[in-house]
Amino acid sequence: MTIKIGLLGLGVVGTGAAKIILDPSGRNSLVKDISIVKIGVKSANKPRQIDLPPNVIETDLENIVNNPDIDIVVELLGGLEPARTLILKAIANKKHIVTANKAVMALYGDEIYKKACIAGVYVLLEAAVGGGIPIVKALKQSLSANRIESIVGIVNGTTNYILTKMASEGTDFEKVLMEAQKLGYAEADPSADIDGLDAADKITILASLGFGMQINRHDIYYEGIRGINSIDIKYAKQLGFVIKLLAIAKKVTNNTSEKLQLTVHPTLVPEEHPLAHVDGVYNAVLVEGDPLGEVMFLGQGAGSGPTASAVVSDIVNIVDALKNNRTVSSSLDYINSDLYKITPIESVKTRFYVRFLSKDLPGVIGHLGTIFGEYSVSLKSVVQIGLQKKLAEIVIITYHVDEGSLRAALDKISTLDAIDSIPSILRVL
Ligand SMILES: NC(=O)C1=CN([C@@H]2O[C@H](COP(=O)(O)OP(=O)(O)OC[C@H]3O[C@@H](n4cnc5c(N)ncnc54)[C@H](OP(=O)(O)O)[C@@H]3O)[C@@H](O)[C@H]2O)C=CC1
Ligand SMILES: N[C@@H](CC=O)C(=O)O
Ligand code: NA
Repeated sequence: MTIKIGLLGLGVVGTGAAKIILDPSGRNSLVKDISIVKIGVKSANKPRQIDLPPNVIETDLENIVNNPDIDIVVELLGGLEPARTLILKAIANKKHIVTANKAVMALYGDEIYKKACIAGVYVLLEAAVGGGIPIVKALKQSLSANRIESIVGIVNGTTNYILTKMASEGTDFEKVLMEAQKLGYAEADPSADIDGLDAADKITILASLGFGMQINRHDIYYEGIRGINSIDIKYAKQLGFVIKLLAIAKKVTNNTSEKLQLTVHPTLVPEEHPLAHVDGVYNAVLVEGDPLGEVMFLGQGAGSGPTASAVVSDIVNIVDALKNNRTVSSSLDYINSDLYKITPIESVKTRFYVRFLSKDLPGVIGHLGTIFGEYSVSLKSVVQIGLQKKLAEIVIITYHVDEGSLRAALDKISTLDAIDSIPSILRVL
């Protein structure tokens, strides 16, 4: 029995998936039972990096989701539309879905999942988070006995590649971004990577799985890496840290209630922390569960082969279910829709790194200390670290403090005559 699939998209990931399916030797025996019936693309005449069976290319994607021969629709287009509409049409036509599209799943996952339940079809999305890392299945199944306490990850390959190259080779931001685009890591609009939206989509999905509730994508606080420069990378290193874009979902106890922190931002990670050494296109997700403790998942988070590995394994899972009368555990069956409230960013407690440019006047550090004291911000270290155009560079690291208190103290500090500017405010893990 052959299971027929329609691919929507033959770009970086679609090509990788087609290559695996068309070369089944040595893989799971179910791969040879997958037949690619149609592939939907935008430009029919674009040169492709793969030899395809005749007549599979199709530019009217509706023909694929409405094709009665197709059992599984594999959505690898990217973007919100037409991806969402095509997925919903395919579901209405009782086709199973495999997708790598975190943007659609973070925003419309609940709608898609509910429609899929009604239609009795599967929606699998392993490739949507961490590329080839099997983290979706792990959170859904292998860790299911645990109470998840936190999920902290480097989940965007493009920004990790950029930050790694900036730190190790001093390469210019724009130049490394172009490299990441050439390597197929970046989104069609790379601002989704750079500005933290892609990581926000991914932590929405991971938090939904880990905490068993539907997370609203709009509840994620996110910042990207545009503001990171070589000066902060250098000072972070001097102070024993590496800068990484972290996506964090964790339980926090505020007074008596337990809430969730959901944030994405560049973070100073202590050099001895396991996430500090996850470099280049590698992603890692550190999960803490009770009673398991910490477990870390590491692998290539973007790129054709690694992402296609996750796509095809989802297809194989469905093929197995269809051929052998088994069921697949669907990814998005939330258990408790309103279990936790989300902590607003002002109430999130973390450590901070702040860099000030100040006139080289006596007593500046004393003034900083007094104002921080007024707002209950305790300082772990204060260093006058360098000079820039006759301005002294002062870097402080705080102990854990509410973001709101830190911001209020900085507002007051910025009114001091001695303070020229506050170029960097970064969180510290
Ligand atoms: N690249 C990566 O490393 C990873 C990507 N993903 C996700 O996988 C998905 C695909 O990404 P990727 O392969 O990189 O994207 P690409 O831009 O490389 O490929 C997109 C494909 O979709 C086709 N396409 C796009 N829009 C339309 C449309 N409106 N009508 C018809 N065809 C269309 C394009 O056609 P044509 O070829 O004719 O232009 C192309 O074949 C995205 O959701 C992305 O977020 C997930 C993990 C990693
Ligand atoms: N653009 C994404 C692709 C994989 O999800 C990334 O860089 O991680
Ligand atoms: Na994955």
